[in-house]
Amino acid sequence: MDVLWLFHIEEMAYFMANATRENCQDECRLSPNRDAAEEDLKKIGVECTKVDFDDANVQEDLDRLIKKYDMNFHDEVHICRETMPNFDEKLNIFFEEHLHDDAELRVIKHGVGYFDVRGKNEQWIRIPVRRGDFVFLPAGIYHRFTTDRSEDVVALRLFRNNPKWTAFNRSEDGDKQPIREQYLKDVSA
Ligand SMILES: CSCCC(=O)C(=O)O
Ligand SMILES: [Fe+2]
Repeated sequence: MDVLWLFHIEEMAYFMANATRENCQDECRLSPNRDAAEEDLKKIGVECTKVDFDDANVQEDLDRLIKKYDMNFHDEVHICRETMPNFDEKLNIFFEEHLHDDAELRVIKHGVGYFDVRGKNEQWIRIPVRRGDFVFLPAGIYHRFTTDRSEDVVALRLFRNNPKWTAFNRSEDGDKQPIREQYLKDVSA
């Protein structure tokens, strides 16, 4: 079965209302709601697709993604209170606006979460993700993540070479990273 190249995932991404650490696990939609078109994601280098974990051939689809994005390592992270030490602190770290100097590729195996990405003109776009959703965030994009209120997400993390998870927070040193300048050039081209 082919990877379903749907740029819009099961639940459309949307432009967000302001979110705080207290309400961020709710949907945080604008009123009236304003969906984000696939073009809004494409413009900032974000790609979304889906795999079907209930399909016997899902590994072929995952291998295709690994090859397409030239990833050679993956691990699995379970974000939940029971198994993640310092859960609240980790969730705060994930929800702190940050960038990486590597691309961030995640495939959700279980649960519901939200990837928030900075759109053009700095608006936040929320990408709801659930089982089977794949998200590619380019190196240098400001983003954040949270689970929904169930606080139970299992995600495959795809990496090029050894798993490196270094976040540069916007409030600290994100803008100083060379990758940030490169990203801004890439998306303005
Ligand atoms: C779903 S994995 C947690 C989010 C994350 O790895 C990140 O934002 O860097
Ligand atoms: Fe991240």
